[in-house]
Amino acid sequence: MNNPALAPAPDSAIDYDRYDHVRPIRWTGQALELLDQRVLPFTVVHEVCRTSDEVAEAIAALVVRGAPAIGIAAAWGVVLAAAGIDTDDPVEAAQQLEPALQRLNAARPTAVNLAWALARMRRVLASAGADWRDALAREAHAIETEDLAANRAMGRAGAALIAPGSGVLTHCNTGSLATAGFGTALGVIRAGVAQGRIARVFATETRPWNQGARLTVWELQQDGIPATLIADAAAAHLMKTGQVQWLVVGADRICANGDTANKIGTYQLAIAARHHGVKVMVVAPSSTVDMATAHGDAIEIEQRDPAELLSFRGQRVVAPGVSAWNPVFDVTPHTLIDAIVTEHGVIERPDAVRMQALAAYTNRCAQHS
Ligand SMILES: CSC[C@H]1O[C@H](OP(=O)(O)O)[C@H](O)[C@@H]1O
Repeated sequence: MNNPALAPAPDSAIDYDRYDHVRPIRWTGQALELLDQRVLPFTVVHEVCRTSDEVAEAIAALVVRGAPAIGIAAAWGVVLAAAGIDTDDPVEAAQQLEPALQRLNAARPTAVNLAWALARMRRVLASAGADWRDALAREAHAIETEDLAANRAMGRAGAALIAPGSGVLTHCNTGSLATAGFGTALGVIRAGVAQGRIARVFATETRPWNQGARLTVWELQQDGIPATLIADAAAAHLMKTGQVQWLVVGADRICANGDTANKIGTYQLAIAARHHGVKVMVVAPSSTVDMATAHGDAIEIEQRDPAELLSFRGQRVVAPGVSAWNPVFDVTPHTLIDAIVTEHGVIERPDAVRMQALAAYTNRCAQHS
């Protein structure tokens, strides 16, 4: 770079705390308060969960949503379930808790973070003593704080891939509302804007649930980051105009070969991006990597109520008798992804070999943490 004025600002330019204006999950010590994302941005109200089943229902209803956020909520749901168990024996407690964990796990099928968080809680129970309740609460807190740290690390790592003066397009919501804070793909955008690398931000509306139109541009507005909303159908045309150089998205499950499940529409965005020379960046913590799933065809894609497509804010907008198909995720093959950014590093041109190397490094980091 020959013009220092164009040099991006250092990491110190990222004031992470300024992005903490939105927190979707709040543990009070006796209950879990969830910001109800079904009614944002016009209504800010919390749903108070006092049982694990209430947390499972809130995850299924998208009161709380976003792969990392539902894992964190489920972990606190286990803590709520523990309050109702009357034994000091962690083995007995694990047996009594298992039905509640299975109901939490069944809340949504695609994001691996849910099963990953519950597996961590089970491992704690398997090694805990009489203080197993406190051990579960410490683990839920650790899952939440580790996610925030991961997002801040990914923000820096992903932003470093973006040349100053770039435009980016993002899909769905991957911000503080989908995580423990700062966001995954939106964290890269926040860091990239703070460092002067990103000059233009575009967000898709993300039909049918409108995570982009209702959540992402609302988060960015509170950051003071100008963002331009586009119709999902306008994305390829936007790429053709040359205004964006990166498509930056989150993930719900990254397979052993790098195939990635994410919000419906990501796959066609990646196809259009490749056609127009726009690079594709997937940003997700290691809790989203699922090395037990070999490839994207093996991922269960959540099908949601067609009413989410046939109605808008409870008002039917389609003629009676018309049916709808409402898959809410799709799979982008690793061959269409230019970079996967995790808190443990960046994989360019992901494939099974590179994912295996990432998994090995992630495991070494876990052993030394
Ligand atoms: C931080 S990644 C969040 C991820 O989850 C979203 O799905 P949903 O809103 O249905 O939970 C979307 O796939 C995002 O990329």
